[in-house]
Amino acid sequence: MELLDMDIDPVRLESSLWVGKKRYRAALTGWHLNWTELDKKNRDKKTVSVPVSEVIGVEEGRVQVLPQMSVAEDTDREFTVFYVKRSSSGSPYGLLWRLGRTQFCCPSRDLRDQWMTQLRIALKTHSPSRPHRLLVFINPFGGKKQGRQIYHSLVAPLFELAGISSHVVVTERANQARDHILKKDLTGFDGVVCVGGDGIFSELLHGVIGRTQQEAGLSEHDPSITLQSCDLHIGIIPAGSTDCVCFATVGVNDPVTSALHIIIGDSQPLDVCSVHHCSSLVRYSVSLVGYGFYGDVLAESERHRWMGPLRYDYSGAMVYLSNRSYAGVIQYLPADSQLSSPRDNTRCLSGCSVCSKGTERLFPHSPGARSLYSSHFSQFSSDTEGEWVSVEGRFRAVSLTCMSSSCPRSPLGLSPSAHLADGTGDLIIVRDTHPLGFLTFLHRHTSTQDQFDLPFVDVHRVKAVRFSLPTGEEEDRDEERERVNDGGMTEEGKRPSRSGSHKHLVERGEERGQKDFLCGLCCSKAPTVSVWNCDGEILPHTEISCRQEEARSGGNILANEGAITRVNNRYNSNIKLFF
Ligand SMILES: Nc1ncnc2c1ncn2[C@@H]1O[C@H](COP(=O)(O)OP(=O)(O)OP(=O)(O)O)[C@@H](O)[C@H]1O
Ligand SMILES: CCCCCCCCCCCCC/C=C/[C@@H](O)[C@H](CO)NC(C)=O
Ligand SMILES: [Ca+2]
Repeated sequence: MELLDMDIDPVRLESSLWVGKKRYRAALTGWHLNWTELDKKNRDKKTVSVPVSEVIGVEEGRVQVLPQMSVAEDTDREFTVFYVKRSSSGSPYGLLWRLGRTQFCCPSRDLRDQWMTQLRIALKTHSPSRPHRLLVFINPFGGKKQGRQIYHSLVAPLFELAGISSHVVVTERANQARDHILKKDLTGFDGVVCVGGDGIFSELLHGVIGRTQQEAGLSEHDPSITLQSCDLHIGIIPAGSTDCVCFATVGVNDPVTSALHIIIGDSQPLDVCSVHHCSSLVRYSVSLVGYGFYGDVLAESERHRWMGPLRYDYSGAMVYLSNRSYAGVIQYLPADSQLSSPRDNTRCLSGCSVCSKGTERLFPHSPGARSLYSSHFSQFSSDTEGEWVSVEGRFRAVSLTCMSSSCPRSPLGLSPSAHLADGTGDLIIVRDTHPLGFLTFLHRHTSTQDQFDLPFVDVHRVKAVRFSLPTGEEEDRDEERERVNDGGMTEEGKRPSRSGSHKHLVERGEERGQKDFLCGLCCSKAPTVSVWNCDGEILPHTEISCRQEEARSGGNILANEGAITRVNNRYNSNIKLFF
């Protein structure tokens, strides 16, 4: 008989149980499992309450899962409940989650069986959004090259405990995960998970968006269409160098915390920014599209991959010392300043009203609706788009970020008040300034000081951005053409190729490397053009246009798990990022 068909009240069970040598009154109500310690006179002492939605699994006997599964013998009156336990440590933006475990002893085997049955019914009934089957991609070379070990020792046992079956692919080349999602049969999978950093996450993102459009017969390059929403969720087990997407959504970079969020089906949508060159899609971004400092740091860091995560610190220092600025023309389309501002000191958390209002305004019938993206061109068409603003000058850095882009190096992020799913990005313009001023700006990323409160920094909440080189910069345009011919496209000539851009990046890094840095440090001729860093990938074009695609309530394009915060322990639970 199917558990759910049993003729028993699925939501109530109460009995006296033992935990170790202490007696408890345990109660399963529909939504919670509670156990209250009783003193010798049957008076209540301390109560522990676990939402059923946060129960990870129930096993017969006295069971332990981490570091490995083990079952004690002769335990036919016992059962073990595993659940999410919030640790007191983590970061100010998210607590670590750990696997809580309590072993209960019943007066009889029958009662034990009844508890097991009822708990499993409650789990099925109250956790409809949990995944059952996952496709997991491990990048064995991400971060400190610990991806495989992290997955097999910390994550796989939890998935197994939760009854999730997973198919694991250890990648052998860049773009394998993206191509797998684009081309292989994905029937039966509830989601895709990456074990690695922002780069492998980006592969999954491009695969999931691309696959969905392919199946719908839509061209991602066609700017006039509304992109189709994606049914597959994306989960992230952080094992990279920056892990910015994980940190900005969960609040901590911790594989066990992320695995637990994935298991319980937390989800969080994210804004996605599409980057075009002329009328071709170049890439999607969820974090940073950055020119100048962040582009140069990435280009330099690729030459020092062998350093692991430290390559960014080394390259940051080198690029800072090279003291560069670049000429350019930035045009942006401001977002509605009545709704929010990058300097309003808010933090995008659980039930974020800005994200909810944005969703409601853009998608008045959103609950249950299927389309993930707004019709961006209805927003950007001439009658509704508003006024474009143009800024020309020399810039140390031009950064567009859809979310805060917080990470362990910068716990508040590039734009601390940016929203995860409001349909806007923050444009940070750092005009040319003296080296000490720029160092102050960079240093403020690592502290809680306001990095926008500097005379050479402007920040705008935007819906779209265009960047071009100033007119008359013929030399730069030649370089731009060279980049276009050089980089990034596959044989189809359309879809951006990460391996292509990596090749481009490494070649350019080697080619430009010593020459540029020597120039920057000791010669009068510094490079006149930087590169764009798009979520950790170098773009093959200098002149680009970026616009916000918009996540909507009920959509679920990306998925890490939801996130942990001080408010209700979730970020933006009203919208869905990933698990
Ligand atoms: N087997 C592989 N061999 C080489 N490159 C790979 C492989 N699998 C994935 N990649 C590529 O490696 C790049 C970096 O991976 P990843 O993002 O996981 O780590 P990271 O760069 O150390 O971390 P972060 O992006 O957080 O800084 C990505 O662009 C990804 O496409
Ligand atoms: C003189 C030393 C300067 C140190 C500067 C410290 C500032 C740290 C700010 C980090 C922001 C990271 C933004 C995230 C970008 C990601 O999308 C990307 C991919 O992982 N990571 C990087 C490093 O480009
Ligand atoms: Ca946003």
